[in-house]
Amino acid sequence: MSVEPVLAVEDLSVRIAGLHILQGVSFTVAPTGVTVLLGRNGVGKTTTLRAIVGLTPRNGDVRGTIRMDAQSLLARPTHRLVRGGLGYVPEDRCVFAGLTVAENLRLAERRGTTPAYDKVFALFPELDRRGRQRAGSLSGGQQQMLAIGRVLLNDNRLLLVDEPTKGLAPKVVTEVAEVLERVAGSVPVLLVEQNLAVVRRLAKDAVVLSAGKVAWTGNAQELLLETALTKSLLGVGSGEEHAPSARSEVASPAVARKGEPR
Ligand SMILES: Nc1ncnc2c1ncn2[C@@H]1O[C@H](COP(=O)(O)OP(=O)(O)OP(=O)(O)O)[C@@H](O)[C@H]1O
Repeated sequence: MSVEPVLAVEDLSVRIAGLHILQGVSFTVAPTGVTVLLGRNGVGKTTTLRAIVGLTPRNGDVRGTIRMDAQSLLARPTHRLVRGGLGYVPEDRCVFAGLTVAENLRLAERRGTTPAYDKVFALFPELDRRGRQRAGSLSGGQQQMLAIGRVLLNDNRLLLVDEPTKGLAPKVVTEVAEVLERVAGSVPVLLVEQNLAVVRRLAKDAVVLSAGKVAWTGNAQELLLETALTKSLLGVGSGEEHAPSARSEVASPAVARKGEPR
């Protein structure tokens, strides 16, 4: 029996500022568990998530088909997509630094629904304890928890999570992975992640991008067992914890993330 995907992306093409960033990307996201979107630096992972959630810059041109539960998403404004159950945790977390934790959460409440504070505080007791603290003074890990908690206040059909462990200490990476594992028990997740230990722990399916095209799709655990394949697709062996773009002591210092000094 075939299982209907929660998300189907077909022939997605994104051009921004004269660059053809995505060139006919097609993949599906299963209705349960974590599907990971992998690839080297600059292949178009964030561009893919932003196209799905309607956040391609105004000077960009998006073509193709994106469907969630058979409903077309393209050309619908982001706030409608979010209201329709598409949760998005961006790469840079985007918490309001000058507002408190409680205010950040309040801003995420959707009108006409009951926000699930109990669920969020059960996952992140620290957010409850730090309600009056300014978000800008939280640690990176705490800000990531706030960014995820904000999205979980509402019901979601699908979560898009972009590099949640980026720049976090190993202990906090483990905490974030634990949270995502619990979250993925109830809502499917499309995850961009460079830390292969986290991918190994969480991901069921994998989609690998290379130069704006899909280079490989299949079972994530099988991919990680194929050291030569992961090396050719990601530039790193599956025995290594991080893809080379990840910022960590074990990562190659020669390859920097976007926006970081080389
Ligand atoms: N607004 C934009 N204007 C111009 N170029 C852009 C824009 N957004 C993305 N790009 C370019 O598109 C390419 C893909 O970027 P994207 O952020 O999607 O890659 P990524 O796979 O997420 O990379 P990373 O792993 O480094 O986060 C890059 O070359 C990037 O410079």
